[in-house]
Amino acid sequence: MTILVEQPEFGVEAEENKVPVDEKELVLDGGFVVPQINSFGQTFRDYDVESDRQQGMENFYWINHINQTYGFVKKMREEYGKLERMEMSIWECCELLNEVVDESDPDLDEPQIEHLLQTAEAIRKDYPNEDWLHLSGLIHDLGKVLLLPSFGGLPQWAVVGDTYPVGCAFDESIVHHKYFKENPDANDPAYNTKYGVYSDRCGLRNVMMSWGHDDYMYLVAKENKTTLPSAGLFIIRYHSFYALHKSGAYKHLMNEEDVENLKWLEIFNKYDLYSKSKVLIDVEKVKPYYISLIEKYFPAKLKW
Ligand SMILES: O[C@H]1[C@H](O)[C@@H](O)[C@H](O)[C@@H](O)[C@H]1O
Ligand SMILES: [Fe+2]
Ligand SMILES: [Fe+2]
Repeated sequence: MTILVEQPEFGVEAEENKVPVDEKELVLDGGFVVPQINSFGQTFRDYDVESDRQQGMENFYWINHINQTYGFVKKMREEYGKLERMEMSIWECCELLNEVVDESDPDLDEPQIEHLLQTAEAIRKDYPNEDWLHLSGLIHDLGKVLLLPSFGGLPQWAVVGDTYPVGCAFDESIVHHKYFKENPDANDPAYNTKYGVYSDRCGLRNVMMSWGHDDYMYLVAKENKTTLPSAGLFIIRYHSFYALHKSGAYKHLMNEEDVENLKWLEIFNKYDLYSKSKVLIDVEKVKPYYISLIEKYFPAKLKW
């Protein structure tokens, strides 16, 4: 990825690009311009700004951090890994997301289908040849159907928000880390050390992540035998793992394949985060393109 104009925190600044701070823009490959503020006029992922939304999100993370334990995740993976709730196509699932709004997200209050298309279309402009990456953008949040009654109507704390490993110490870079104090695992010596139940560079595939839409969609894609490349599956599975891809924590659990895949996740994340906007995509117009990708990488009907 070539970054043409950068803000200081993203890297070294080229001499010729020195412009006043408030006029700087981050432009990604092919021209996607990273906005400075979200549609609420705030910086992205600001969990501390005073507002009603902020109160709701803090509450969200409080409940999330108390309840996501090793035992809980194990139970959910077993239960949802059976994939016996529904049969439908990927596109049918996209349409279901029309009804879903994510309460953990400080930057977006549009229906989730818009977020999927905004992400995928922004990637498509900058990476026209990586069709697997467009499709990964389209489907990365489909696991949020877990909120719907037909999927058990799970509470928001068990579906959305940032994810993190369970079974070892919770890293301080995780949003609202202070609330882990009340998580039973934080007081259990089997789970509260740097490695916990894991070993050095064991590979993220062997690490259990807090339960939510990422891991569920990964299970759906894998069990239904998608032909997406391993980087696509990695993006789906770890896109909410900000402690890893933004803060660089938990690197001691990664193997070489994870290191390679992380490069794509870092690219993906910019589009996932910064494409959230009030300018909506015309669903019918782009639908034929995405249907063709779905046909290429997935069976017509999937088990969910
Ligand atoms: O609030 C958001 C949202 O739920 C996203 O889908 C998820 O990927 C993020 O990590 C999370 O913080
Ligand atoms: Fe997500
Ligand atoms: Fe997303």
